[in-house]
Amino acid sequence: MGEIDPAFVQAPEHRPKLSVIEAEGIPVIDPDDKEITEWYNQWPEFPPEMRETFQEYAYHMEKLALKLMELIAMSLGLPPKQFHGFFKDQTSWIRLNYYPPCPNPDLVLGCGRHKDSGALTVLAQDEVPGLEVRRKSDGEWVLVKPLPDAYIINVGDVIQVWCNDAYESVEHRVMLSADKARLSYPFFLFPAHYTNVQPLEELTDEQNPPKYRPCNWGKFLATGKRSNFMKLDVENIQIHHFRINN
Ligand SMILES: O=C(O)CCC(=O)C(=O)O
Ligand SMILES: [Fe+2]
Repeated sequence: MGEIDPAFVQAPEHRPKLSVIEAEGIPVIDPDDKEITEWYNQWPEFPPEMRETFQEYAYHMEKLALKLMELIAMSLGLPPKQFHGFFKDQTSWIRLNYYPPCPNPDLVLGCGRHKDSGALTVLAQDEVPGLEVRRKSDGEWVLVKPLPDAYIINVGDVIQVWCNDAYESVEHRVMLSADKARLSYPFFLFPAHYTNVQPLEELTDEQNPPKYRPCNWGKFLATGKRSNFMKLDVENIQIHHFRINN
């Protein structure tokens, strides 16, 4: 096992440095609000081996995700390591999702419809079905059947912006089961907080001008954190806030 990525420990130098978001339609954040600017990594005391296990898992996820980014770069006609610089001080993370059985699974969702905001997601799911993706052609929700020993890879909003819509992030949601609990472990590959996410020069020109304004990833993260996790009355910052209407 290699060195643990400091992004998972959120040392002070890796915490987002914030300033006020001013563009129209984007929620304004207070740069002095410590609840937004200071992030803590709360490892539970039990089970005691959890931290080490997940740090090792994260190390391997990171390697896999960067390899996938190489393949994506090549598919766009770019050098394989084109994206690597963005992840030097990455803010990637893992979520552990537990969906308990629900007596009325038609009335609730395990996870509401959304797109993953980062570059890409490497998702491990157990054998209980639940994940659905929205097919673009007809808007139908399609079950992603669990396959043993297989990961699901979601393209996120950041790739969509970098490649100026050549790839699009996928909308998805999670249904509950009436009698079975379900577990999933997504690894979210996120760039460094100081990254200005914007369409790559190499992929834009006069015929294909940039469709997005630059978005500072640290600010994006901070507002997302405030609206998602703290349930405050703040509109969630979305990639469409940065779309240029040309
Ligand atoms: O549980 C799943 O299969 C997906 C979860 C998910 O979409 C997420 O955590 O962002
Ligand atoms: Fe997701």
